[in-house]
Amino acid sequence: AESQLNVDTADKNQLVKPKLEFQTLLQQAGATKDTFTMKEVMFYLGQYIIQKQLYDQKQQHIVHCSQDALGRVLGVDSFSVKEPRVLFAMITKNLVAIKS
Ligand SMILES: COc1nc(N(C)C)ncc1-n1nc2c(c1C(C)C)[C@H](c1ccc(C#N)cc1)N(c1cc(Cl)c[nH]c1=O)C2=O
Repeated sequence: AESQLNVDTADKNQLVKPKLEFQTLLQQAGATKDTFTMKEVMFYLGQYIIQKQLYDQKQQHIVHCSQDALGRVLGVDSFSVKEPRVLFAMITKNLVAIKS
């Protein structure tokens, strides 16, 4: 069964299924499947951010996403890549844990 609440980001083997809009975003970054490890989710999101140059030219740890689907999906206008807990909290809201 699928359960949203316990997406354990620390569990390397945990497979997650992105919700629809998030899945579309990962596909734009090159993803070709619909279940991922957290490491893969972060990789594709990272590619998305770099490809669309959503980072601040001056303070490159800041991502501006208010004018982008990423902002709608994460629910913020901008965030710092240096705040892992904040980042994972936003991302896991868009994922469903797959019970293996
Ligand atoms: C603006 O960011 C950067 N800008 C530059 N320039 C030269 C301009 N170089 C590297 C980064 N960069 N640093 C980190 C990451 C990146 C790229 C891949 C976005 C990744 C990362 C951050 C956020 C999401 C989301 N949504 C996904 C992956 N990341 C990670 C952060 C965490 Cl918490 C877990 N895993 C990660 O890879 C970092 O620390």
